[in-house]
Amino acid sequence: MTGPRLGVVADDVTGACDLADAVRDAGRSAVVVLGAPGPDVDLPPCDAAVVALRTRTAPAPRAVAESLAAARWLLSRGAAAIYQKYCSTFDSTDEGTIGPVADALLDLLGTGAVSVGTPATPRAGRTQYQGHLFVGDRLLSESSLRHHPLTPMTDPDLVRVLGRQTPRGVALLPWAALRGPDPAGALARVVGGGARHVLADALTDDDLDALARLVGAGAGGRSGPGPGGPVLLGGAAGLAAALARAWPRAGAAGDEVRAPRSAGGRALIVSGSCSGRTLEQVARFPGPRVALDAIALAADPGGALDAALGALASAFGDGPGPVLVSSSADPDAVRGTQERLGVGRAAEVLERAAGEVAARAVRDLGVGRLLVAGGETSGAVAAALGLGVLQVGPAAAPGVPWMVPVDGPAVAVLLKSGNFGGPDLFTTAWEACP
Ligand SMILES: Nc1ncnc2c1ncn2[C@@H]1O[C@H](COP(=O)(O)OP(=O)(O)OP(=O)(O)O)[C@@H](O)[C@H]1O
Ligand SMILES: O=C(O)[C@@H](O)C(=O)CO
Repeated sequence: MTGPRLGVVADDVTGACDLADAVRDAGRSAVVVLGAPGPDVDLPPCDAAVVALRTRTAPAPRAVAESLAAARWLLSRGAAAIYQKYCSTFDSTDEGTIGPVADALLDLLGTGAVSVGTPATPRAGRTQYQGHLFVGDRLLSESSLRHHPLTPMTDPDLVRVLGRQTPRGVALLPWAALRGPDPAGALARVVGGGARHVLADALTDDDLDALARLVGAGAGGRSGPGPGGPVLLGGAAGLAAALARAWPRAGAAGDEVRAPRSAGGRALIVSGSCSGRTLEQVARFPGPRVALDAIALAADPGGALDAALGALASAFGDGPGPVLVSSSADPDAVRGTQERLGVGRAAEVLERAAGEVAARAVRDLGVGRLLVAGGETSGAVAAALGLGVLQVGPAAAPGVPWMVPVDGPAVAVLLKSGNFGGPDLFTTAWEACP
């Protein structure tokens, strides 16, 4: 059996699902493996294998160690190329982790390796021009990402941003060079000038297709024809989808993958995201809801959790749900809680509670369909459920697919990035559940 065409190291769980969905949307197959896999984890046949880590805001040494372990595992499973998945809004701090992880992966790939990538993902409204990242029609630094609680993005010039995270040369492949008569020559000149990391402009899927052709349409991994050595691919879902579009269909591993099926069961939403779009989705949800309160959970974890689960059981009554369990709150309320508990403690308490509620609802309340809002929250829930390998199923919205465990608990999960999905997602998502 041949390995996946693409082995992806993703820095968060919802980002991994987003990329897997983009690959599936391109007609190819993807699986998501939660956490750095041990040597005994089996990888089903697939075109793209995505390892979902929780490293976006981790200390750089831990992010590097886990990313290297994931990349080594992917290479040991025959991955033809390695792809570093980061956020389409380049969420990171000046200490890393995008730069340190990219440097470590370059060293793993071998002498002369360079990284080539872009966060541009037109379907999510992310474009890069002259090295500047746009969110819709705003510069990154003028978007709501400026106020992100953990990774505020105040500089839209990604060459500068990445330059602060690595001692190695960072350069731009400008749009005019990518779409000009000799993009390969332009890339070779950039690398010849000393760059080890190249960020490419892209405005449309056509631009991403051109970039995918340039970096070898997925053949650019350990042995690929880079502009001087192997290529580490990088970016968000956009470039991964372009690579997938370029793969020949004959013999695609997707043909061997069965469509995932959920086992049915009650529907539960667990929301820990406080992003603008999630707050709209929470506000628009018409069904019953149970609040998770960080202060109560911090004071009496067991009691507050039992109370929440009791309220959840009552909210279900004899019905199938969906019921919403949520700590989502507006920025003022979040700040108030953080001032009382500290940022880290508030997050820790709520993430642990989200995971416990989800796990006990699956175990004791017959929940079989679970929508989770928020990347960190999703990571906590996935860990509490003991999810291992997930197959990607139908999407409820771009970037938010239903996922079904290959082995493990009989629960279909939809792990949603904070800003993804339409305002009525909490009502409409169930129609797409396989
Ligand atoms: N009421 C609250 N007060 C303080 N912190 C909260 C509150 N509700 C949730 N949180 C914490 O805020 C964080 C939200 O991060 P999470 O990654 O889950 O959502 P997000 O940032 O919207 O998602 P994404 O990273 O996918 O965009 C979590 O750590 C969560 O526990
Ligand atoms: O790239 C994106 O925007 C998402 O996949 C993500 O990583 C959000 O956390």
